[in-house]
Amino acid sequence: MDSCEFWVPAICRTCKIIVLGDAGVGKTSLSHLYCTGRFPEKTDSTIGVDFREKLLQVAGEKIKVQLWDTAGQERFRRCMVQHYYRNVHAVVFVYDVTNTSSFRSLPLWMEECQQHLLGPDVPRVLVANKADLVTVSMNPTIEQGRHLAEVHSMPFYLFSAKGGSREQVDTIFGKLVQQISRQRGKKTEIVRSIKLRPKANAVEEKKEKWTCNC
Ligand SMILES: Nc1nc2c(ncn2[C@@H]2O[C@H](COP(=O)(O)OP(=O)(O)OP(=O)(O)O)[C@@H](O)[C@H]2O)c(=O)[nH]1
Repeated sequence: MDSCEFWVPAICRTCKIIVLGDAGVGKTSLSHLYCTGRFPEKTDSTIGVDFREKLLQVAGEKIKVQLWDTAGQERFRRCMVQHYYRNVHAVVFVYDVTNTSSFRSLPLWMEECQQHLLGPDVPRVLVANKADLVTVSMNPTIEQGRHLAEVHSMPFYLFSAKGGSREQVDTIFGKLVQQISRQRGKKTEIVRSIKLRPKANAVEEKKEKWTCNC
């Protein structure tokens, strides 16, 4: 397991983010860049899953971002697929702008998410990777990617894990983590209001008991 930080505070929430896409699109390179700040010179095909972690501070809260870098090749995924999708907080879809077939696979990755009960409320982003290898204006899969992202209401990032900066990759994951935090905040508020309601009723009941009917 790669880890960019070694100190883990006692109270720390975890965000599990899975990175999905065809083999060779750059999932390992992207998650490596995010966690270590550098593009890996050499990567092997992921077998099953690789984990990487990074500690963040968001709105005063310590968050452990746990990246699940999944295998793109079907034969390396089969045994692990159930584990990927357990307790997922967000999804990063990746395709390679030099490889149209990796773009055409995106609906299948989305379908797999649905099959594992990841609803549209789970934050997601689309990364069009390897931008360093194409001329943007001449690449149709970039516009198609933008459109697909719009249809599914997710942010779109044209990126290069090879040529992109640490700040750029921090923005991609940072925004996702902020979205997860906001959702968690909303859920906590709802739970709090549900918990408070019976107490409010109890006060009303008490009042009624002391009301004199004469
Ligand atoms: N030029 C360029 N090459 C890249 C970029 N990102 C990844 N690569 C290269 O693409 C190849 C595959 O990258 P990986 O990160 O291993 O791809 P993956 O999606 O994790 O592949 P699997 O583990 O097999 O699913 C490697 O040779 C990387 O160096 C990029 O932005 N630009």
